[in-house]
Amino acid sequence: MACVLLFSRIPPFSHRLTRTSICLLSMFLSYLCYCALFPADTIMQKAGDPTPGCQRVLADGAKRRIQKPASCALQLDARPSSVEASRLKSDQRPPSTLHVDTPSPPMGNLKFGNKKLPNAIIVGVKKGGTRAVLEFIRIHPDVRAAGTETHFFDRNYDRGLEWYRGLMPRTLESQLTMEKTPSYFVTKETPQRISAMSRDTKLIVVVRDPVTRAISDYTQTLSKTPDLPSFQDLAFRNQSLGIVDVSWNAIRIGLYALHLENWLRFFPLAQIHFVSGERLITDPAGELARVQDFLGLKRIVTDKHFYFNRTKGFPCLKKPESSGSPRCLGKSKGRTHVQIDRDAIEQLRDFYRPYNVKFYEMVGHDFKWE
Ligand SMILES: Nc1ncnc2c1ncn2[C@@H]1O[C@H](COP(=O)(O)OS(=O)(=O)O)[C@@H](OP(=O)(O)O)[C@H]1O
Repeated sequence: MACVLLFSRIPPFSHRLTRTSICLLSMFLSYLCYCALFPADTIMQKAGDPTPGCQRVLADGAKRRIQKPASCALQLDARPSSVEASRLKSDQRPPSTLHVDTPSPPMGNLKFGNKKLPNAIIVGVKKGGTRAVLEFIRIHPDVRAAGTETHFFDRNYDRGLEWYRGLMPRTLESQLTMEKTPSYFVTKETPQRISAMSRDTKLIVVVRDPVTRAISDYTQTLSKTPDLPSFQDLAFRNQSLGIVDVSWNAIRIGLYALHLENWLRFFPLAQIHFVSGERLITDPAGELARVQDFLGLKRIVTDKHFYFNRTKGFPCLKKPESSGSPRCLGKSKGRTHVQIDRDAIEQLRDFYRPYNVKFYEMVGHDFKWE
């Protein structure tokens, strides 16, 4: 059009070359106008991109989370949930949405989400069923967890919070970051240290009959140290007088009421959720429902996710259609316990009874360890 208009005003004596140059110039000017009116991303959308908002996420690139339309969430949040849920021993989880660290990086360098300090920590107790709770809750799409025990608040505190944060998986703003280190529950400094990180941290304690827990603990140590003294030798200062050795860690850990007192100096009871290690085995979905409620999560992990594996003798996660990997916890979870004579067990029950009663009163729940 611009060309035709220009041609009508060019005098007949003009040189043919001059006409060609003017025509090319006008075409170039038209192109510049077109580009100014329709920026590149609009052109890409019109060229068939079904999710224009998603395109903007890519272009902006920065660390902030961008409000996405539902269609975008469908595309970018598409997570291989069944596949990732199968990885019981790894936290190398695929990202669930687009979230990049640097503006417009090349595709190969895209990183998803940000590493955040945990919002919730499974702080104990050792041999209570902490691994089961973590592996079951992390199949929830709004939870990401560090795969290994960090021991930050007990053994690695000097390394600093940035070191700790570096151990966490990348998450979206909407996702919870979790870790589990069972020794935290009995480490004196831990409540104060977690509170210094964030007073809002939610705490989960998986508790189990302290006598069974002690035997489980001993069974584990014995598997690594075959020449260990007998359970009775370690558990009692004087068995005939019924004097229990509270300096032995396997006994000390079971004094839940005493440890809890230390936590309640820094956290309100409402911020601590207690999972029954026994019910976790008989009714994992029920316990997980309560964990999800406590964490403010939608109840997504339900009985549909579990089946009872008769060979293992424990609940396991159902195999997703897309994966053939094993869904039960490892061999060190659910071991056959060392046989302990009935008298020793009765003596330990008597010993723990007042502590258990005190614990039930403190938490407002009777765990029925008799
Ligand atoms: N689903 C399922 N599968 C296997 N094991 C299960 C499960 N649910 C709870 N448990 C119990 O978890 C106990 C181990 O507890 P932890 O994971 O806290 O142990 S550890 O402190 O991390 O070593 C482990 O203790 P032991 O039976 O003494 O081995 C189990 O009783």
